[in-house]
Amino acid sequence: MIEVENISKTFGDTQILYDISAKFERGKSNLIIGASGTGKSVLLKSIVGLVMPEEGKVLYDGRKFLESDKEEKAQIRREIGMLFQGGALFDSKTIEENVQFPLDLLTDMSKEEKIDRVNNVLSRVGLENTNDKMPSEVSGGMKKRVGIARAIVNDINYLFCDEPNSGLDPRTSLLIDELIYEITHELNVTTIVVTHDMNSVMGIGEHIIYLSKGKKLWEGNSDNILDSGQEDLEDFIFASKFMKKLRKTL
Ligand SMILES: Nc1ncnc2c1ncn2[C@@H]1O[C@H](COP(=O)(O)OP(=O)(O)OP(=O)(O)O)[C@@H](O)[C@H]1O
Repeated sequence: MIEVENISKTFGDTQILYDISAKFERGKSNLIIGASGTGKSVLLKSIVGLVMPEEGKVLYDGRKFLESDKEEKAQIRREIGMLFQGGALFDSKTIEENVQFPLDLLTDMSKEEKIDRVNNVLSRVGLENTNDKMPSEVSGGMKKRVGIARAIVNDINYLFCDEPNSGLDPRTSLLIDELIYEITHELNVTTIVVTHDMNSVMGIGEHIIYLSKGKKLWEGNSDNILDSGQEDLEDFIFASKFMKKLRKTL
């Protein structure tokens, strides 16, 4: 479980996050949702330590993160897999080299062990026998799968995904969501997904926090999000013309 307590973050004169607290449970796909520019990525970066909040605590299964020393931080970081926005693959490396990268960086496994592990996760994401391809040779959806394989190649406890569906068509998005959901349950990891995709919210939102202008306005799940009674959240959900029409029929 990851616990976030009273996180506040300011850039210059602009306060981005206001006193955010939340608990993200292990074995669940936890979603941070909200409109563009509302602070979702800054919150995720604060949780991982890429951004330093002025106030607040982050606990990884009870272990304090932000104020821990270099060694403790490094240990927790080793347990984190991250799927970055846009995939963030190395264009000049093959898929195998991309997926193997965290093992080269963080482990002293033998070459054979690494290849075994890489083949294992590539097969898990449905990309067996693509080892020698370059990222430019595969589709957007496949790149995300490579990103997921790389995120889980180490023995992780925490999986973070920043806008996993950006740039994908709805059907491919659904498959990526399902993969993230399945992996979360299979590996029993604490997963946090940042998204503004309502399909993801309804599909895999086992626990959801809704941010608006840097504040947590609502918390719940996909079963109760449509009955939140929260005007701000309803405006977010029913933003498109199609959804507005649908809202009238509900
Ligand atoms: N390093 C930074 N320095 C200054 N301002 C920043 C920095 N990082 C983010 N911001 C600002 O913080 C605000 C929230 O950004 P953030 O990326 O968290 O939004 P978001 O909710 O993830 O949006 P999106 O869905 O568009 O990615 C924005 O106004 C952004 O310009």
